[in-house]
Amino acid sequence: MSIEITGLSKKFGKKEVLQELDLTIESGQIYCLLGKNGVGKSTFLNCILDLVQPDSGSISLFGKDYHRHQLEVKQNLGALCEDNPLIEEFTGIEYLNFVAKLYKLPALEAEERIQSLVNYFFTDKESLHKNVAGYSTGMKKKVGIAAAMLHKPQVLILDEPFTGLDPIAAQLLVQLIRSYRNANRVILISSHDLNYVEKIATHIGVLNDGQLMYNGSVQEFTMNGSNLIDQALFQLLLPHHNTEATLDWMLT
Ligand SMILES: Nc1ncnc2c1ncn2[C@@H]1O[C@H](COP(=O)(O)OP(=O)(O)OP(=O)(O)O)[C@@H](O)[C@H]1O
Repeated sequence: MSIEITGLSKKFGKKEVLQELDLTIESGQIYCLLGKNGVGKSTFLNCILDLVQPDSGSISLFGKDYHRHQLEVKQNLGALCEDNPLIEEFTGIEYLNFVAKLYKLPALEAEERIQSLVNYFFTDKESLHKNVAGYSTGMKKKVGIAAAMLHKPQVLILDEPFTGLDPIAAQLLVQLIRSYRNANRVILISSHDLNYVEKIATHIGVLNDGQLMYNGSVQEFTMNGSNLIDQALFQLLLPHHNTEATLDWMLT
């Protein structure tokens, strides 16, 4: 197993966001975490990324306890966080080189990897030589994604990777994520963009009330394709919602 989480709990004030949550994600999976706004998806990912301190529970990656093997675990982890912090004074290229140095990539290899990611993902290559401060949301996101993958981490965690991307970049990202998947890697993604989740997920987790309300294969979630992921999610989370009756006043 690649990611093993046991009894993970996190409270903010009185709000219990995660309650004794257990989850195992095997390598080879593209695990997509779904759920309503504010349900705790980013909190969950940030606990794995050591950006939020859980109240209790344990996290191990590839059999190594996070806290006992911090450096080794972090070297093998690549992440796009929801707030995607970049260094605004750097150009995109400078930022990617900076990240490559953090991971101690040899200079030539770093240059080749950055160049290939630039060629793949950035139709607007000129902008990568301007300061990040002037970038659009989507451009910042593409730089954040490239930075997360540069060191070829075994565990790739992407929080809302499709938000803000244009349809071309999103389709390129779908293909990138699919190609990145292999038997030795695990990919964990939180997303509301179910059209894209549909194209990449092998497994689905639905977070609700601090627990995983569903955790399993995408085939089982969609009843072998008889439902789309958005329909399956709606039925799971709001089975008795009568949309038309609720909006009666508006429809007449
Ligand atoms: N640092 C914090 N301090 C206090 N409350 C927080 C903090 N971070 C998150 N929360 C609260 O925890 C809950 C879960 O937030 P989180 O951002 O994890 O949800 P989410 O599922 O990622 O939401 P969304 O889909 O809207 O991005 C929310 O009620 C949020 O207000």
